[in-house]
Amino acid sequence: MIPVAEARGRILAALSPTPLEWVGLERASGRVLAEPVLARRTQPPADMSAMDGYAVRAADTGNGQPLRQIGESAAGHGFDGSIGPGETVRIFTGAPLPEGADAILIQEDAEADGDTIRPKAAVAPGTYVRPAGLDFREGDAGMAAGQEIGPRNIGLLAAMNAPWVPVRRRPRIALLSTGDELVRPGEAPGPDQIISSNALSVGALVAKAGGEPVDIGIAPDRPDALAEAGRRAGGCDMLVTLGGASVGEHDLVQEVLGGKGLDIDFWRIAMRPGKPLMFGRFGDVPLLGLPGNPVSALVCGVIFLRPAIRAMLGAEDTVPPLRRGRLGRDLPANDRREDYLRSIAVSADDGPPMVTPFERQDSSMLSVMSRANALAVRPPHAPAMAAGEPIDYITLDHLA
Ligand SMILES: Nc1nc2c(c(=O)[nH]1)N[C@H]1C(S)=C(S)[C@@H](COP(=O)(O)OP(=O)(O)OC[C@H]3O[C@@H](n4cnc5c(N)ncnc54)[C@H](O)[C@@H]3O)O[C@H]1N2
Ligand code: MOO
Repeated sequence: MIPVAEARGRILAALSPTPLEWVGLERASGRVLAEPVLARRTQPPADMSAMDGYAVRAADTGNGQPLRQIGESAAGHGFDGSIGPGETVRIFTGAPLPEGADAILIQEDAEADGDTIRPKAAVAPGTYVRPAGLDFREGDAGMAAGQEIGPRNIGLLAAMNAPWVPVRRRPRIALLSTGDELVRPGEAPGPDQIISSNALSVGALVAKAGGEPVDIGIAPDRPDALAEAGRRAGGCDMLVTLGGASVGEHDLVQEVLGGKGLDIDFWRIAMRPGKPLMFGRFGDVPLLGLPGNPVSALVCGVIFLRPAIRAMLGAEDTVPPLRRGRLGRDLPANDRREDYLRSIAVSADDGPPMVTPFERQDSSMLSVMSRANALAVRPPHAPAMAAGEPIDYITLDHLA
């Protein structure tokens, strides 16, 4: 049994980024940049007004003299001439500052009588002016390779006039469920059968991580069926098998695919849940064998598959960060497997979040998994702990 960190390191080291493709910005949210995006223009392109009012020479506003309005500058329609001493131009938010003006007198601070504008206050040079290039200049780096496009930054790319952006192709992740006991949701299970849920939950995780889940079906526990199903993963970036990873006579993944081109890197890790995790290659395709227990499959999805997808995307974030919380209940000493306890983390005013593991940690219990928002992490051989002691945890918010 190898440690979790070593297993993940070996998986990530074996993967390469997916090819670059260009997407239009309207479809780019959630994608990861393969190359930096540089501004193709300067923003604002000229000095602009930040308010509705009058473009003035600041020096003309403190002397009690009225100004003469000689024109108008609106957003998209600038004033053509320039402003001389004692002159002003009516201006609106987002309009270019006319030549000669150096400040904006907001209309609340002016009295207008026809073309005669009386400033009620003196303004300093630069008041309410957004200088050219305030936001960015042509050639500035807008976003770096590895960053994910989303609501925070997609508007910046648009403003930089980058209508197409280079992103990594979404990794295609083939999901192969295994087991005679499985039927699809909506089908009528026989007396000893259950509904297959892993391809859906792990598929949803794949999509959230930026990959494209490809459900290649359920293989019954027959060697020929499994070998045949494995071939359907051709063209995918990774084959994820669900179940059949353990040691029983019906756990066939290694045995069957072993004779058909499966090259195992490692099998079995010091982790709970997730002991029978397997990694290798099936022909050209990296193969990740997740345990069949539904919670084990999903937890291993968080710890290994999501990082693998982020690595193939060249994303900045691969490994889920460990956070520090306070334990909400007493725990017994841990054994030699690193433990990932389904928990509820609640933020607290008086310190780190309170992280309370559920009492039932059976790896078949989807009802518990669905309520958890965190995994409390305990190293191998951790001593017994009392409520209130510090505990590391991983948030599951990215699955929400
Ligand atoms: N003698 C031993 N038995 C087991 C060991 C062991 O070390 N020695 N390890 C246990 C651990 S830990 C796990 S985890 C499981 C993993 O076994 P497999 O990966 O071979 O998974 P299966 O046996 O195929 O299934 C386990 C369990 O999960 C259910 N399952 C499978 N696929 C799905 C699906 N798509 N949707 C919903 N549920 C699924 C399946 O019916 C079983 O109940 O092995 C332990 N045994
Ligand atoms: O590792 Mo198993 O995943 O403990 O149930």
